[in-house]
Amino acid sequence: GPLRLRAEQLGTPRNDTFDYVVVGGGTAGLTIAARLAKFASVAVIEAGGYYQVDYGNASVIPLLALTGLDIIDPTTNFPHRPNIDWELVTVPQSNAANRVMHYAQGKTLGGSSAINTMSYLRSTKSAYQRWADLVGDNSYTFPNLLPYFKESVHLTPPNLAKRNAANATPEYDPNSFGNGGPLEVSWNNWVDPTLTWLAACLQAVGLAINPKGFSSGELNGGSWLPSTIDPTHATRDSAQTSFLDDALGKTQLRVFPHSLATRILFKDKKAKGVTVSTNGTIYSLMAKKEVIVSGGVFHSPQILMVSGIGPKATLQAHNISVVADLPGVGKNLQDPVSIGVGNFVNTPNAQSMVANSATQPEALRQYREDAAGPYSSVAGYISYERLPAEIRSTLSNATREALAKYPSDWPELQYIVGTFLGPNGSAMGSISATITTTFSRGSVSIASADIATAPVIDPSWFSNPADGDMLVAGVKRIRQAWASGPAQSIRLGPEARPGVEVDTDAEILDYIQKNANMIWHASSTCAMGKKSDKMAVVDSKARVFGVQGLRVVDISIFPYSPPGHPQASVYMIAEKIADDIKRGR
Ligand SMILES: Cc1cc2nc3c(=O)[nH]c(=O)nc-3n(C[C@H](O)[C@H](O)[C@H](O)COP(=O)(O)OP(=O)(O)OC[C@H]3O[C@@H](n4cnc5c(N)ncnc54)[C@H](O)[C@@H]3O)c2cc1C
Repeated sequence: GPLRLRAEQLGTPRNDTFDYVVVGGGTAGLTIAARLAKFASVAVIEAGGYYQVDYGNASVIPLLALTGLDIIDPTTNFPHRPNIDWELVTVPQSNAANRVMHYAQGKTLGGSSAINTMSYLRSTKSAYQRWADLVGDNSYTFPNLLPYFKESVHLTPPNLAKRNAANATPEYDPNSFGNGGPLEVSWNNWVDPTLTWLAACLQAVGLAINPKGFSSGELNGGSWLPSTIDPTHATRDSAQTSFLDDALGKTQLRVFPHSLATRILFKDKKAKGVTVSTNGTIYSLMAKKEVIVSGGVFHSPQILMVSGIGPKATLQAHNISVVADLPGVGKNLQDPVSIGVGNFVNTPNAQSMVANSATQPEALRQYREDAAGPYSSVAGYISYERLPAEIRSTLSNATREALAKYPSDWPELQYIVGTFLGPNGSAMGSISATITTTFSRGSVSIASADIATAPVIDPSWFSNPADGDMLVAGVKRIRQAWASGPAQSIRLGPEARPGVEVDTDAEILDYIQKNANMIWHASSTCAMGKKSDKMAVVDSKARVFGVQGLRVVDISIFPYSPPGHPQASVYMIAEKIADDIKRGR
């Protein structure tokens, strides 16, 4: 990207008026801002700056984005980098060994698309049908959403010569992607050898490659995933390098970086603008048409609450005048949790190759000259399945009954393969299980009426026992994969994590509670729903109930956490609501 805003596109910190004011220049915010700027005047307010400047190679080079992003450390020992990360922490998780978790969220132009793992995949036909049913709007079925998914994407087929990995040839339906949008979606030009073995382990226990890939409305079997990656340079593509760059020079979009939106201004229950703070200068950006909040899963509900929209009791406790009493603001938080089973392996991995002084120079040359080699490596392979009968039979009746409410093509567990550098240069392979249906419900609230005070985040992990039950089943299933034929070729020694001593269901659950992590897919804190649903915050056009001129457009409005990974759906929802606005809906 240009790494600078042209003077006329950099907003001036002074009172001004636009058609639309977008709060948050993240994944959804930059997408909707760029789309609206094609036909209207638009300002976007973003707390951060350019991640390429503030975080350097770690956020740009694919391998480093997997391993060098120290800010994704989920423990409270995370490194403090306030220029790029919001440094949010959860309240102690009482069903997860009382752990306090650091929950990384991008504070930069591009938001979390600038620090994510870049996997691009969608959810299932039945998941979007459920979304349509919950919100009472058929425009949310997969066939009706597909044009919006396609609109954002520019697909480049894999470069098989550079990948040079017959065991990792991506299979996909090219018709499902799209090719006219600004967001680059492609495959990495190098495949980590350990990952091909781990994929073979999952295939050996019945999870065959899905020939359509995971963007066609199906999530079952395995897939070599595409990523949001620029295939020419093998660098991250984010909402900033795609949508923002595309809008610069072509539209009148005004960007206010390093600026905190402090409050939405209302007159007679109509959103009129936003107060902003830039380096101590306080001013107002007024919206002739609408204010659009795209602050992400934790900050969108916070911005609504400090502006007077939320549960009445919470607002009153902080002396905030109530504009609309919406009890669902900050509720319904859904955070899929994950647990890994790891072993030492004898196969090389990307990290061992770049950490080794003998192989590092050639890795660097390949990356610089060919956009290939270990540095271009990204997350590779994921599988989904409905649990096989012998594992399903170990679930509690309550969990089985809860699962039975979901459609027959609903994936029940996700398995991600990964590889890490172990002690003394050793290589560790990991297969993790993630719940695809989050039964626990958490919340986001405020500790103060001041936006600068961090929100109070409680994902309430494992408050519904079904989530722990599912992960115990996942560990058992992964152990089957680690016992498969391909695994025997690469495994070294007894199981490294959790370790063979963790054996009974109770022991596995205890290990999970002490070690499970987020995969940073939290959603649904300003949930979309029908007007009759008291906990719904926005309608199916993302308009906030009880007020005019205000929408929320980001992952917080997902009615629930759909199986799959969310960024494709975040770009999609921003495209869809931009189209609604353009058509006067
Ligand atoms: C570490 C990590 C790995 C992930 N991996 C993947 C993956 O591989 N695949 C996938 O599909 N998804 C992945 N995700 C999830 C995905 O990236 C997010 O769900 C998605 O980017 C959320 O988009 P959003 O627009 O809702 O929020 P964000 O992109 O986070 O944008 C919110 C923006 O609002 C700004 N903001 C907030 N409050 C204010 C304020 N008061 N004033 C001004 N600005 C404000 C923030 O700085 C930020 O830029 C990952 C996420 C993380 C964090």
